[in-house]
Parts: sequence; structure tokens; C-alpha cells
Amino acid sequence: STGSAAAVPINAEFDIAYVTPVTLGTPPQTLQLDFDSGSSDLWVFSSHLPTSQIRGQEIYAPNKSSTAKLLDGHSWSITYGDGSGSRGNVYTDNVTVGGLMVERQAIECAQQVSSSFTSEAHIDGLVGLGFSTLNTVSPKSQLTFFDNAKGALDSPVFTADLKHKQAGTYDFGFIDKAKYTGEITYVPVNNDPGYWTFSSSGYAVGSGNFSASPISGIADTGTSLIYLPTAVVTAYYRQVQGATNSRSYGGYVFPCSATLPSFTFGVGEARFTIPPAYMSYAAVTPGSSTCFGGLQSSNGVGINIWGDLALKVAFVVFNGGTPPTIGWAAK
Ligand SMILES: N#Cc1c(N)n[nH]c1N1CCCC1
Repeated sequence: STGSAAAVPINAEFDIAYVTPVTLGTPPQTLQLDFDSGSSDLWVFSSHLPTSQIRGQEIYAPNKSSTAKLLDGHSWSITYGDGSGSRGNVYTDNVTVGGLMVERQAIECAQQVSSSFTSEAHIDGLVGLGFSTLNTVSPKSQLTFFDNAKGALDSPVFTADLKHKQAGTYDFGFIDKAKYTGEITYVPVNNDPGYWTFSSSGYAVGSGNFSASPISGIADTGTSLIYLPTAVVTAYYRQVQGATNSRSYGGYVFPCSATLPSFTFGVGEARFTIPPAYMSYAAVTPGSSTCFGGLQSSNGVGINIWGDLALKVAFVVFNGGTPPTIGWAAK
């Protein structure tokens, strides 16, 4: 089997996150979910949430699904690196993504979500695509949609073809040759503790020399930006007039009028260049002339993260075979 579904940016101006339509239960309830290779819980806004925490999101109501079953005595609670989080109880039900159906998928129903989720009307929940070792359901942890689907897939892979300010796709079970050019460069993945952790071969700022130094980081579709070591980030912002690492804004900012260099990262011998226009993320507040950088320091994060800003300049294969690997291709 295979599946293919759209990855739609939730904001017309900035690629904050991407959502994908997912149908749950019988009759089908369709929610727009954030596919997140940096976590491993499938959780949704649900009929178990206080209405005060729902602001425009679609909800999943298990009691309206004839195929929903309570996973008795199980609960979940997750906190993300940005401090957001949610918790609740667990049902199993049919989950379909782009024509690919998993029966008895654990659907973690939110009974509480943090304010940043309530404020994001376009995200109805997440589909974790990290390794199932990270799943937070207790007392028995649950498998991700990908892990449940894997055995039935033509090939044990999913691919991400994210785009800037336009819809891309997540494919399951096949590698679409029409979505990339040249060869796919595969590198090893360390899935301990459960992220798609790989080693980049180095970086370059603008037209500068390529610095061939391995950078270990996670491929994370659920994070907007790129978080890298201080040495990389200072080398980049040294080339940006007026750039400063702002404590108040929580990262590197610069005048929106500044000329930005491109940023190139390596995967093996392959090179991927993020154009200058992508490297300015957003004005720090609407209408401000100060802009927030797409490249930020990983100092406060604890791990290096290759988020959507890096993923959107490539076609990326998340190979869940044995051993797992990750492939990057130009497009
Ligand atoms: N922080 C953070 C984070 C991450 N590293 N991967 N996915 C994340 N989120 C998904 C929804 C909220 C945050």
C-alpha cells in the first residue's frame, strides 16, 4: 500500500508549520494535523477539551465514531521544546492519510492543551513521525501511524516534499521520482532516543568557503526554523548588517532591510542552499522593521534541529528500514 497527502502551510506569509488532512473514525471526521518527525504522539483536539481551550480548531469526537474504542486506563502528556504541551486519554480508531488506512491507531484525545495550541486555529493536533520509543502513552506506549502502517507499505519509507508558501506533499510507502532531481544522498540515522538524527557534512555562508565539519542534528518537520551551534550562527550573522542576538526577542534579529546571505548545508557530498529570501522569518511583531532570523542558535535547545526551513529546499526520504537512514535530494 501507499499514501500521499498535501502538506499545506498554515500561514500565507511565513511557513510557520504545515498541516495535512487526516480522517479519523466512522463516519470519517477530518482534521488538519501537523506531521511532526520530531515527536511520536498522534494527538488531536477532542470533545474531551473544555470549550475555553478550543478557538477555531476542528475536534475529534470518539463517541461519534462507531469504530472508536477507549484504551482503558491509558493517558498521555507531552511537552515540546518550545514549552507548549497537551495531555489526555486514548482511543483507538481507523486513521486514514492520503488513501492509506491504519486500523486501531492510537488516537490521543486532548483533555488539556497549552495556550499556544489554543491560539493556533489552523492546527487540530499532531501526527508524530518520530520513532515510537518517544511515545508518551502510559502505562503501555503506542506505535506511530508510520510504524503501524510500515508492514503494509510497498517500501518502509515516508518522504517530505515541503515548499515555501505553497502546498507540498507527504508520501508513504514509495519514492516519487517526479519530486526530485539527481541522486538521493543517504546517510545513517541514529534513532536513539528516537529522533531522525543524522550528521550534516558542514556549511557555508553565502559565497564563502564550505566549512567541512560534521553537525549532528535532527530532521524535524514539526519545527519551523534551523537551530545550529553558536559557531555556525555567529559566522552567518557576522555577514548581516545590524544583526544582534536579542534577549527580548529570544534570538537573532536584524533590520528587515538588511541584505542576507544564503546558507548552504552539506549532506555527504551533496550541498543544499537556502536562498536569502527564506532566511528572514518574520517581523518580530506585525509591521515592525525588525525581522527574526530563520537560523537560530541551538544553545538553549540542547540539540541541533534541521526544521522546515532546511527541509523545504530538498526532497527528504525518511527510511524506516533496518537500519534506518535518511536521504536528501535536490528538487
Ligand atoms: N518545540 C518544538 C517542537 C519540535 N522540536 N518538534 N515539534 C515541535 N512542536 C510541535 C508542535 C509544537 C512544537
